[in-house]
Amino acid sequence: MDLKSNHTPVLTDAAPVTKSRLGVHSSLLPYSHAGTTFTHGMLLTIPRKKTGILEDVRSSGWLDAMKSSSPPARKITKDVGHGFASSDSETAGAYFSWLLKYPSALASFDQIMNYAKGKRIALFMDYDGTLSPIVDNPDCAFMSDNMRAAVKKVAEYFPTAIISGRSRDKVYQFVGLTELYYAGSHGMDIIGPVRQSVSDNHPNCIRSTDKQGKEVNLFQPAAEFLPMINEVLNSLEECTKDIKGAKVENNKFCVSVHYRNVDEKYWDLVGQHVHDVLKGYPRLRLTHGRKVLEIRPVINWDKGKAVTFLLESLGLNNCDDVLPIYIGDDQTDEDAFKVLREGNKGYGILVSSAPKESNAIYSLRDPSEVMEFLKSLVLWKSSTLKSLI
Ligand SMILES: O=P(O)(O)OC[C@H]1O[C@H](O[C@H]2O[C@H](CO)[C@@H](O)[C@H](O)[C@H]2O)[C@H](O)[C@@H](O)[C@@H]1O
Repeated sequence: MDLKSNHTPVLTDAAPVTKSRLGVHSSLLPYSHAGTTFTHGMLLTIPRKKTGILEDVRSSGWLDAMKSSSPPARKITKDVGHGFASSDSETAGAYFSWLLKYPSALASFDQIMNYAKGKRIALFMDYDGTLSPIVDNPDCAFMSDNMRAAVKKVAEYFPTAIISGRSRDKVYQFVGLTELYYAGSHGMDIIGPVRQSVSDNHPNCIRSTDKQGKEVNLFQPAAEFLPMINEVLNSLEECTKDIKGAKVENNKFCVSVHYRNVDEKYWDLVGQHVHDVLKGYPRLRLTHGRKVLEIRPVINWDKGKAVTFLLESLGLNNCDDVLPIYIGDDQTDEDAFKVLREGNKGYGILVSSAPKESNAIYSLRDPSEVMEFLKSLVLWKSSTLKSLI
C-alpha cells in the first residue's frame, strides 16, 4: 500500500492544553484547583509552544519551539534550608506560584489517598524524565537501582504500566521488570493481558507471547507504517550524519531526531532536514519533545488512548472504584493527562521543575520526587492492608 500523497505535513504539539479546569469533577481536584483564580502578582507567564503548518523552519517559528522544548537542567536549585537557592528567587517565586495551580503530589499525598480510599489504583508512567533523569546521551538514560526497586514494589500492589516514546524493547531493556505492562512508540506498541473483548474491539490486536512465553494481547495500531518509518529513518540518518551531535533514534513505529548535543547555531539545519524529508510523507507528523523532534504516523492513537486500552485490558475501564494515576513529564504525556481529566477518571501528575501549562492536576519536581511518591503509595497500601487484618 502506498501511504504517500501530496498533502502538506502538519506540525503539531501532541495535545492542545485545555485551559478550563471546569471539566474536572470537583472531588478530583485538589483544594487549590476548584475554580483556581490567580490573584494579581501571582500570574505566571508560561511559554507555549507554537503549533501550525510545517513551513520553513526559520519563518514558521518552530525553531523557537525547538529552543523552548526543554527546561534547563538546573533552573531551580535545591537548598537545604528553604528549598531554593536565594540567588534565583524570581525563578523560585514563579515555581511556587505555579505550585498553587499544580500542587505537589507529595505535599497533597493525604488528600489524594483520601480520594483513593476504597478504590483500586492503576498506575501509568512515562520513562524518560519521569523514571530516569534526562541525560545527554539517550542510550545512557539508565534507571537507578533504587528507582527500579521502587517500581518493582509498587507493581506488587497496583497494576502498573510504562508508556514510553521509545521502542517497547528499549524501554524494557532499561527497566528490566517482568511484572509491568509496557507500551512503546508513544502507545503504538502495547503488550497487555489477554482479554477477548479487547481483541474483539480492536482489529489490530492479536494473541501473542511475551519474552517469558506468557500469552498476551499484542496491539500495534500503526503496523502498516513500519516500512515507511524505516525508510524515513534511513533518510534522516543519511541527511543528518554530518551534523555534529545530531542523533536519529529508531523507536520502531516512531523516529526521534535528537538535537540536544547539536550546537544551537545548527538547530535550524536539523529542523530543515527533518522538514525536507517529511515533505514526502504526509501520513507522518511531527511533535516536539525535550530537545527532540518526534516523527510518528498520523493515526488516531496516542498515550491517552493507550491508557484507556490498558484499562480495558485490565478490566478496569469505566469502573467507579478505579483510580488511574498517570505520571509523565513530556508533551506527549498531555494526551494521557487529558483523558484522565476529561473523563473525571483519575489524576495526571506532571514531572517538571519549571512552570508550564498542563492538563495534569498535580506535579512532582523530578524523578527523585517520583520515587518518593511511589514509595509513599507502597507504604499507604501496605498499612491499609495491615489495618484490615
Ligand atoms: O515518552 P518518553 O519515554 O518520555 O520518550 C520521549 C523521548 O525520550 C527520550 O529522549 C529524551 O530523553 C533522553 C535521555 O534522557 C534525552 O537525551 C533527550 O534529549 C530527551 O528528549 C528518547 O530518547 C526519545 O526517543 C523519546 O522520543
